[in-house]
Amino acid sequence: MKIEQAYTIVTSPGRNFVTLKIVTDQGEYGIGDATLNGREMAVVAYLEEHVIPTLIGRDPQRIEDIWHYLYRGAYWRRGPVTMTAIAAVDMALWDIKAKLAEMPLYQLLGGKSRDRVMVYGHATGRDIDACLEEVARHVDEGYKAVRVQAGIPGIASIYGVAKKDGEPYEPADADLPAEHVWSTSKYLNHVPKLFAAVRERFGDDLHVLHDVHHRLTPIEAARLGKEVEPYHLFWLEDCVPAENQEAFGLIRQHTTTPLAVGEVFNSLFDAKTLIENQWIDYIRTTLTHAGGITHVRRIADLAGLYHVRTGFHGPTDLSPVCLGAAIHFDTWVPNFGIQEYMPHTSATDEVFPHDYRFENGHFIVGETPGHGVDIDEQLAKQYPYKRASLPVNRLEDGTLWHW
Ligand SMILES: O=C(O)C(=O)C[C@H](O)[C@H](O)CO
Ligand SMILES: [Mg+2]
Repeated sequence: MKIEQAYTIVTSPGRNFVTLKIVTDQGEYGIGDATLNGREMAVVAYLEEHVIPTLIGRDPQRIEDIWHYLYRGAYWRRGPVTMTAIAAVDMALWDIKAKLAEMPLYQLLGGKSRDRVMVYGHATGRDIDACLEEVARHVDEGYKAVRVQAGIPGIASIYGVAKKDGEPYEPADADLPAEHVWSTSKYLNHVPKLFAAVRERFGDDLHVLHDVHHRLTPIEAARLGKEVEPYHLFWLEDCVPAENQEAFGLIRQHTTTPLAVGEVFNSLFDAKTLIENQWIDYIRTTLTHAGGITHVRRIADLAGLYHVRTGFHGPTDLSPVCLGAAIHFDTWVPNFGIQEYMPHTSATDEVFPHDYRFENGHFIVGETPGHGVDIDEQLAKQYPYKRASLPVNRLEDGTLWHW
């Protein structure tokens, strides 16, 4: 069997998605998600110019060999563009292999470790009261875990909090980057009040999560972790930027609040020190941005040795192809923690027909051979690519900050 054809499909049913389709000489095909939010066309160029020509004629069943060919062969290792391109190939090849085996992907990985996959939803509001209403809506919809982000008095707009209550937030919401202004002191003073109000209204059973989105220094993160300890967060996410993995050692000394990190990581090496030192509790690196199933499986296996569980990134800027493959991975992986979930628009769901389903705060994996997600290429053509940029953040004195 040989790879006969491979091509990218860029579609924007509400937001941009990049999909790689690989077709064999025997008519079987697989698809992989290649969406790198805000840098979509860089991955398309990488795939079309440097990857696809090398795939033609190869045996699609040699997933491991093709992974190393693309990783080692590039010489220039790692990086989000390279690792997203490799991930798209890898995901498509696992899709093909599972279809050939006439098995849903989770079976090929080793079978079910669980019957269903717990997810967390996103509640945001302009203030604490509006936010609590959104948490209540999620609880009514069956969610067992909710990420909670509220507006902060004195900060005009914050990335991750919807512009209108009740609507999802969109990271890439402008042609060129929007600018926000950030105040760490206002934020630190407010967040404990938010979680006190959440526990007061919803009691102790609901799992609550919070994303700091890289905006603190280690000692500030340590303070926040300590101050929210009474509210028993499921996790505190990305409390500092993680290029300096040792920073987490400092935070860890000060707080028992569980720590999650890794949505911007693209390889095992970004997480190795964090995992081996047990400085984190959840690894968020997802299939699309870190070399696909083949590489993320290695990260999960290392994490499992150190009691670190998975909590894959899953915002709407990853396509249903990534979500579908992630649900198979989550169903199999022994050290599963939780899966992030932001529902896609109905237009996106129509472009990407899938067999996973949401039920009572969990995903139930499908039984279709492969990863269970397809693409309607005709429909995809109706939604052309539109440049969309992620925002930037500045401190009140104008210093460029993490957003
Ligand atoms: O889902 C999350 O936790 C995020 O932080 C979302 C990211 O900001 C988003 O994927 C950026 O494209
Ligand atoms: Mg995040």
